Amino acid sequence: MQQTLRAIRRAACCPHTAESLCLSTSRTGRMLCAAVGKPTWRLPTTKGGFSTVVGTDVKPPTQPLPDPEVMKRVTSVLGPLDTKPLAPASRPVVIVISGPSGVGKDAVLTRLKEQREDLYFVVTATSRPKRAGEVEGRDYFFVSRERFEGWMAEGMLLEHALVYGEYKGIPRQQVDAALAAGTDVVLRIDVQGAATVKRLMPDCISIFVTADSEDVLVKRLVARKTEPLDKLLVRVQTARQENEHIAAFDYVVVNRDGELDECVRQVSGIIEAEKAKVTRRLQLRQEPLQPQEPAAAATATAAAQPVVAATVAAS
Ligand SMILES: Nc1ncnc2c1ncn2[C@@H]1O[C@H](COP(=O)(O)OP(=O)(O)OP(=O)(O)O)[C@@H](O)[C@H]1O
Ligand SMILES: Nc1nc2c(ncn2[C@@H]2O[C@H](COP(=O)(O)O)[C@@H](O)[C@H]2O)c(=O)[nH]1
Repeated sequence: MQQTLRAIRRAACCPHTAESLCLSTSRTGRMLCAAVGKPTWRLPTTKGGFSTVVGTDVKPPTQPLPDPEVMKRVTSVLGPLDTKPLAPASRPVVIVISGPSGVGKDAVLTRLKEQREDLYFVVTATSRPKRAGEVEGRDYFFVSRERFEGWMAEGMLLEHALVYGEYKGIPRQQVDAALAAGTDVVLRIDVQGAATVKRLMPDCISIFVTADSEDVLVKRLVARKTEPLDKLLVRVQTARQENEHIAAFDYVVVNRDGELDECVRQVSGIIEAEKAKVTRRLQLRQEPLQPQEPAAAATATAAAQPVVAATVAAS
């Protein structure tokens, strides 16, 4: 204990003056430096040196520093210590965010983007006309039906579907490039698309976002004012069917009214917990990350999901 305290004091010695000139030195290394008259922190850097920070709002070092003498004795017995990570790294994961129209998928992902720069958010393509305020390359890649059909034929889409009468699809290249770079990928797609991606990538993490109730969901859609009444009704009818598919998802998260941040926190937590799974870390599960042939993706969408037929027919 005495040795540890001595080590802390040594590590915390004032960078501006001799230690004796400091007005006070706390156990955490906080000092009122006589030279600058302000609380001063001497923080260890990752390179093994120290940096000096002066100010009141600086966080104190949370851990006591190792006594260099003891470290020297340890390495003299054990030899150089291994700096390799002890835990095996997780493979990059694909996260599917789905749920009925108007539930808040975009709102959740916009907030998540601000918080999680480590994730890659795929920008999907659509033949739907741009809404006011939407930005090309941020909200979607807006393309003509002909161009979209060309991409379908060339196998450039990992998954595609007709959603409310318009094409929507995931550009394969974005997903491949992010995974190859070791980055986790987030897809925001409808329920039929989620089923297709789950079939192609069984290892993906699928999250169904829902609202407090149908009443709340519809009020959100109406307040958004993006669809005329007939199209809005189609979305609500489709939402009723989509809700039947919750069991096909790995997780369900309620985006409660006025509690967007809590929903984002839960989604982020699910991603973290999944990435910490030992099975993912040790790569015990060998399901393919790379999807199957593009033609299979489209066929499966139509065959496996009754919702598809309803969505297309209704539009
Ligand atoms: N927790 C919340 N509380 C209140 N309003 C919310 C909440 N989350 C989202 N909203 C609002 O609900 C509306 C619908 O949200 P959003 O457009 O993100 O839904 P979506 O699921 O992406 O819809 P779509 O599938 O049609 O693209 C928006 O006006 C949004 O601001
Ligand atoms: N199956 C897919 N669904 C997608 C894709 N990109 C977006 N979407 C979903 O479409 C609906 C409607 O979106 P809106 O922008 O017209 O309101 C929404 O649920 C999206 O998640 C996709 O590539 N594939």
